[in-house]
Parts: sequence; C-alpha cells; structure tokens
Amino acid sequence: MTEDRPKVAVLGGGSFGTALASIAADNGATVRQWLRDDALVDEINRNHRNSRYLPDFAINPAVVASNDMSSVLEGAELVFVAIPSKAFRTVVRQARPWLHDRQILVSTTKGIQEEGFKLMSQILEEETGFSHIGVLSGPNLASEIAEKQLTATVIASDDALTRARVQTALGCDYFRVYASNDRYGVELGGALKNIYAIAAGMAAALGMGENTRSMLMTRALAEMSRFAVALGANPMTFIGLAGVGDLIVTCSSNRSRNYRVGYAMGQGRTLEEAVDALGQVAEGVNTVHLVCAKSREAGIYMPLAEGLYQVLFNDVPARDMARLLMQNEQSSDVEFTLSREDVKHARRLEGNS
Ligand SMILES: NC(=O)C1=CN([C@@H]2O[C@H](COP(=O)(O)OP(=O)(O)OC[C@H]3O[C@@H](n4cnc5c(N)ncnc54)[C@H](OP(=O)(O)O)[C@@H]3O)[C@@H](O)[C@H]2O)C=CC1
Ligand SMILES: O=C(CO)COP(=O)(O)O
Repeated sequence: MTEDRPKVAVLGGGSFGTALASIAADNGATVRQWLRDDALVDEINRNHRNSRYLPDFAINPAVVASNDMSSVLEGAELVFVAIPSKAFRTVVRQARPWLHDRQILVSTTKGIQEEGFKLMSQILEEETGFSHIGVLSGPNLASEIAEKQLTATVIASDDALTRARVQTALGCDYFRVYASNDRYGVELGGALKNIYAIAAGMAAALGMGENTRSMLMTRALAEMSRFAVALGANPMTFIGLAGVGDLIVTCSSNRSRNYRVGYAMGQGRTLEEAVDALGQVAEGVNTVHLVCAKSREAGIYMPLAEGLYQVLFNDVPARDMARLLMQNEQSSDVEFTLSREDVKHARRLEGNS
C-alpha cells in the first residue's frame, strides 16, 4: 500500500544523504533523493550504488534519485537537507518554490554559515518562515550506517510533531532516534566537535597516547559546552548523543573526514594537501575559523580551538602547540559545578600565602 508510506525527500547525494535515504527506505518510506550529478543519478537508479561517496554500499533499490527538484519534493512530508554548509542556503533557495508549511524540514549538516554565524536550521527558518523545523545530529558516520552498524541519533526541535515524525520515519532496528528540544545546542554540538576531531587526528598521527586522547576529548567537551552555553544552549545537551556521543566517534575514527584531515597534517601534509586528498567536505576547517572569531568577539575562553587555529592557519607546529597548551593555567575540571573564577581566586590566595 504505497499510499500509506511516508514520503521522504533527501536533498544531497553525498555520503550522509545517501545513507539517510537508504535508512528511510529500509523503514518503508517512499524516498526520493535530489542530487545535481547526472551520472550519479543514473548510477543510483540503475545499479543502486553511489560510487563517488559510498562505493561499497548497496543502496535500498526503493530510493529513487533525480536532479529535478520539483519531482523530488512533490508530495514529500519530510525533507532532509544533507548539503555542506557552504552550499546549504543556495540549495534551500533552489528548493523553496516546492516547499510548503505542512512539510517537516530537517537539517543534517554539521556546519556554520560565516555571515551572521548562522546554523543551518536558522537558514531553513529564514528561507521559509515555516514552523516544523528540526536538526538531526549524533554519532552517525555514514559509512558505518551504510553497513547497518547499530547506532542512534538525535532529532532536535521545539516542535513535538517534527520530533515524533522523524522518530517514526527513521527509527529502525539498527538506527535509534532520540528526541531533544534544544535545537541550538544539538546543532552547535555537531558543528563544534569537528574542530576537535581534527586535533585528535593530528595527535594520533604524532603518536600521542591514549591518556592524551582522553584528556583532549574531555577538555574539548568542556570547551564546546562553555561556548554553546554562552550562546544560549542547554549544558545538559552535551552529555547526550549529539554532544559527547558524536565527539567520541569523530575523535576516534579514521572514517571521520575531519579526523583524517588532522591525521594527514600530523603526518606532515599541508592543510591544502590534506583537504584535496579527502575529496569530501571536512566542515571543521571552516568551523574553527568561525568559532575562533566568535569566541574572541564574545570573550569566551577556547584554548584548544585557538591552538588548532594557529596550527592550521599560522603554521605553528602541532607539537609546539601541545606543549604550550600544557603550560596554561590549571583550572576547574567541570566548571558548571566549580567555576573557573573560584579556582583562579584560590590559586591567587595560595600564591600570596
Ligand atoms: N558523512 C557523514 O558521515 C556525516 C555527515 N554529516 C553532515 O552532512 C553534511 C553533508 O555531508 P555529506 O553527505 O557527508 O557530504 P559529502 O561531502 O559526502 O557530499 C556533499 C554533497 O553535497 C553536494 N553539493 C555540494 N555543493 C552543492 C551545491 N552547490 N549544489 C548542490 N549540491 C551540492 C555534493 O554534490 P556534488 O557531488 O555534485 O558536488 C554532494 O552530493 C555535512 O555537513 C556533514 O557534516 C552528518 C553526519 C554524518
Ligand atoms: O559527523 C560525523 C559523524 O557523526 C561525520 O564526521 P566527519 O564529517 O568528520 O566525517
């Protein structure tokens, strides 16, 4: 009974768009996927393969690809946008004539727009003015999802209908969907962790130890949540899948593109060489730039992001930066329970005694 099946549209023919389209199809939805590359459209429809972005993955044959936006969006109840942040607004504008306010629009993109420091769901809101808007984010390496390795994600939205519909459309025996109402925190978590994944890749290539990786990830979580909370997110979001969950996988896996960029640089490649060799998007490179600018402007202490910025853009050797960071003032472990100011104060007193 095709009529009863939810109709899902996915905009984007990259690795995540393709994995997501296949999950929805596995779950019984009628799925159409929009991409601009004619040869890939043809390959997905004929061979159920996407050799450019997910070469070893058999796509559910029910996914129908097209480069015609109108036919992809016609009748779609749920629209997922899986387009890198640099092109996100352009593609939403292209789609706009076929979008309507009963549809649920969900961004899966873990990046930030430079102008106005906008997150992708804010772009969806600005471009459409609609109310059913959400963000999907979590430990979701596309290539693992393609293998149906068990994982989970978060649908974040103020709108209960959006949360429930996405849980129904995507939740299945290898993919669980948890709900959140902190859209901003979930979205920032997904964007910020890419920065630290680059640093973790670098540390691994330089032969740094497991303790080092654990310290890096934990201090990254402190830094991410400090930044996000200063901008209005809920700190509790960061103990969830879209916070620490995504941070762990992206900082530990060489399937992560951000990690791979860091790893290649740790092996001596330049940033340009590392990005060129990847051939896919590594959002963290742009994000570190934007986050450092924002944290300087807002006076938010972000030593790891600043350190990475110096390594990526000012040729500071990663080892020297790591040594420098180890000499920073020793501060609070969890600053939501003991403030950095209190630690500073006590150390000043101790210094004077
Ligand atoms: N891959 C992953 O594991 C995960 C990715 N994400 C997020 O999903 C987002 C999308 O990533 P992903 O699918 O992995 O990216 P990829 O780099 O794999 O693919 C990017 C896709 O976007 C398309 N695209 C780029 N620019 C344009 C444009 N101007 N117009 C139309 N299409 C365009 C590309 O088309 P073309 O080939 O024609 O250039 C390609 O289909 C990222 O922000 C990422 O953070 C989230 C979770 C997991
Ligand atoms: O966000 C991801 C996993 O959750 C994918 O990370 P990369 O973009 O670094 O591959």
